[in-house]
Amino acid sequence: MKREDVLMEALPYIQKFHGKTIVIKLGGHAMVDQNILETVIRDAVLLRYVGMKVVLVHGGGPEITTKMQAMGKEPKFVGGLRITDLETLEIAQMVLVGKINDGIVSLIANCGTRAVGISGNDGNLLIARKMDPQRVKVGEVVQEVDLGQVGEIEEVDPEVLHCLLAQNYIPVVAPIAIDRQGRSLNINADTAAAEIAIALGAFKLINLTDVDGVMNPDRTMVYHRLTLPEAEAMIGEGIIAGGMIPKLEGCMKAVRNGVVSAHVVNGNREHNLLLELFTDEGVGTMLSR
Ligand SMILES: Nc1ncnc2c1ncn2[C@@H]1O[C@H](COP(=O)(O)OP(=O)(O)O)[C@@H](O)[C@H]1O
Ligand SMILES: CC(=O)N[C@@H](CCC(=O)OP(=O)(O)O)C(=O)O
Repeated sequence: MKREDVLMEALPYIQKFHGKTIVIKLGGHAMVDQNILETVIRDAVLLRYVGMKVVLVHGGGPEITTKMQAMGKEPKFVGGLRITDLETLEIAQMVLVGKINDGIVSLIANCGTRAVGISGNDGNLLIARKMDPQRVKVGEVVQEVDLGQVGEIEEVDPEVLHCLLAQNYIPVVAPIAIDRQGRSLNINADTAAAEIAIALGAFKLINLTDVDGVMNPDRTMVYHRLTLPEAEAMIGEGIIAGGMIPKLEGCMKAVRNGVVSAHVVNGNREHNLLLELFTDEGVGTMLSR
């Protein structure tokens, strides 16, 4: 394709997305290579300059795992959610709020744009309550597992995001929430991004991760388009596992609640964010009604 054709293909999308809100979730597995992370941030800044309201929500699961292991703690997950005791919550806060969030804000600054890093605690953005114990099948036996300091989001107050967007800042959100007694809770970043997208009435939710999209069981094929009933069936059939469970469930909830489309895209390939948004065929999985 000629270079001018690339621009012409992008133009209708640029027009369609102008002024629209897009929530981009940066997965921990899409942030392992610093050079690629820098290109993702540059792409996000470009979206802001073509007139989109960009909100970044980030994860950091792999880094929390590394820190836990360094401290002699064994990470455990149930349905893609980390079992979080008080010490793990402290590690998660240090990694997510203290390190990753700050790092992303600095990268954005380096691209000549202003960002503000916050967590769900700020401005009561994410209000949660401790999640009820989850039922897990161990062999033939169903057990109830208490996930500890993991939150279930009850309410989102997007006012702080509206204020930042109105002043042309890019908000960068770490997935920690506050409960009604002022205590912090660990939130899966996919869930946080989906709830924020719903509260903002976002046009799109984009999940950047380390796979090319939602895939078939032997991971040889990407589903480029999924409808809600198809996604529901895939979860029921057990095709979706681990970290993809909260991701796809978040996408489904977002689409059910007014977000026009939710995408799962490989963030480890350069400029995939732009290709997913501005080309006819896209590169990842797009979920819509
Ligand atoms: N059907 C599926 N299609 C694609 N990935 C899947 C599927 N089921 C489970 N996964 C897993 O989900 C992972 C992505 O989720 P996660 O590890 O939480 O990433 P992130 O840190 O980017 O949020 C993939 O690396 C893959 O191993
Ligand atoms: C409750 C829960 O699981 N919280 C996540 C928060 C970080 C996250 O979601 O990071 P990724 O997007 O990289 O997976 C965790 O502790 O790993």
